[in-house]
Amino acid sequence: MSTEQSTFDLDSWRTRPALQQPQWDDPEEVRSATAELAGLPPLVFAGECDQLKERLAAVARGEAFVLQGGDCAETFSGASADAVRNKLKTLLQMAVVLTYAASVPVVKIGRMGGQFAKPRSKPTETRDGVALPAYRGDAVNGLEFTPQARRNDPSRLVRAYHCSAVTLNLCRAFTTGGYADLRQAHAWNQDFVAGSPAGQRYERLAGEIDRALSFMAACKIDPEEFHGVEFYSSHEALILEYERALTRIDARTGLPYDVSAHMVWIGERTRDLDGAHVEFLRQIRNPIGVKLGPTTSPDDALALIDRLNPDREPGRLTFITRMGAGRIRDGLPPLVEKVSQSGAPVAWVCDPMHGNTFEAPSGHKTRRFDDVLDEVAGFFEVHRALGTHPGGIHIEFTGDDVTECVGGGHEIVEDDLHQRYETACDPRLNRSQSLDLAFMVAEMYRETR
Ligand SMILES: O=C[C@H](O)[C@H](O)COP(=O)(O)O
Ligand SMILES: C=C(OP(=O)(O)O)C(=O)O
Repeated sequence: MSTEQSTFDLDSWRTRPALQQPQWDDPEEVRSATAELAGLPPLVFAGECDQLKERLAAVARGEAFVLQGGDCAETFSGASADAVRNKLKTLLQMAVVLTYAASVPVVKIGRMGGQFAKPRSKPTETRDGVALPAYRGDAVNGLEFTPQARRNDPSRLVRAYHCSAVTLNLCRAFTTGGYADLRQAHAWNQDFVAGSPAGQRYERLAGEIDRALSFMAACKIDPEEFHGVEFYSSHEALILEYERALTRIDARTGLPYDVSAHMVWIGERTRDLDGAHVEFLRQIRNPIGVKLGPTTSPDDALALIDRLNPDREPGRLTFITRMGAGRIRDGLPPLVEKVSQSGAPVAWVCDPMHGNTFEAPSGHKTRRFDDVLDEVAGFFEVHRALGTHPGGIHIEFTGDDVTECVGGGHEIVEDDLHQRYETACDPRLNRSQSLDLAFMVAEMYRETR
């Protein structure tokens, strides 16, 4: 173990430039909220983070595939049993499609149980000539366009912790208590099958899984093997006061883990090598991700590896690329080439959402399903050409029938966006679009192997 790993300073980030941090009115309120957080129990355990690291090491070796997704911005009101179950159900259905149709183990990671803070392009939002602070996620302020709601309120950090705990508790119950049992693959689809081509296609696949399970039962394979699934949580480690307050020293190893989630990532806007986010995440031992946008150079990627994974620990670092459909085929190859030449173990995951956002004439932020698909196709093409492993996808989706992204099986058009536009920030794939995507990704994966 290098000196860098065995010694740590969890407050060294405080002397570095920290972008995208909320301006709080009263430092005393921040101190009080973070002191309360520091005394609360961990949301995840260090051993679970290590287990995810092992799974991600398998992804980097080309032996597994990541499915990471959830809301763009979780909301406090969304920490309900129905909303969490619907999201999880969609994630499980996508994972089943990928596992069965692409014959690959799927590492399931929610953008759930902590995705309550958002980086923004502008510090303010203006409506009808009135400018207020931008909404930065429920952990910071409220979505409603009033001065009261938009005030940055540190007590929301504590509420974000409690909503994360509720969400994770539900996720643990659903994924280990029988709901995620593979023998329930039909049941997850029941409310969906009739009116949806994606649901019908899924139903046929679930029938094949039934036959495979019957075959395995006949071979005396214990059906309890399929009773539960491993599920991990993740979010962008944006508000450093929150992440710092939830970082604890693991009694087994004496090393720091950020126990707010199994995996945390650094966003495209905060990945500056000398910035506070890289400095803080360098110190913790969780598996971590970094978003890489179209301006990333191969040297930037190598420098991030040196800083964040100096010991080249397998599973430690995932690069989540978000180039945009028009840039992926040119932008990704130099990065993958240089990183693989360096020999560093990296899991490559494609975020086909964040490089493909545009504003519809109605003013809604949206994304075209075809662009999302095209970026994933480009990701697979690049990896196939270079002989490297396309390690997974990272998406924003919801389990509900929202109308936020255009295209897909139900052919949502720009004029439909107002019907069910419910996101607190960026547009998400709905359930049908998510399942369509899973089938298409499974086909692409099969062709790459
Ligand atoms: O989800 C990502 C970012 O927070 C989001 O794209 C920023 O959106 P904005 O450009 O509307 O601030
Ligand atoms: C802000 C996000 O993405 P990016 O950092 O890639 O823009 C996000 O994933 O919520």
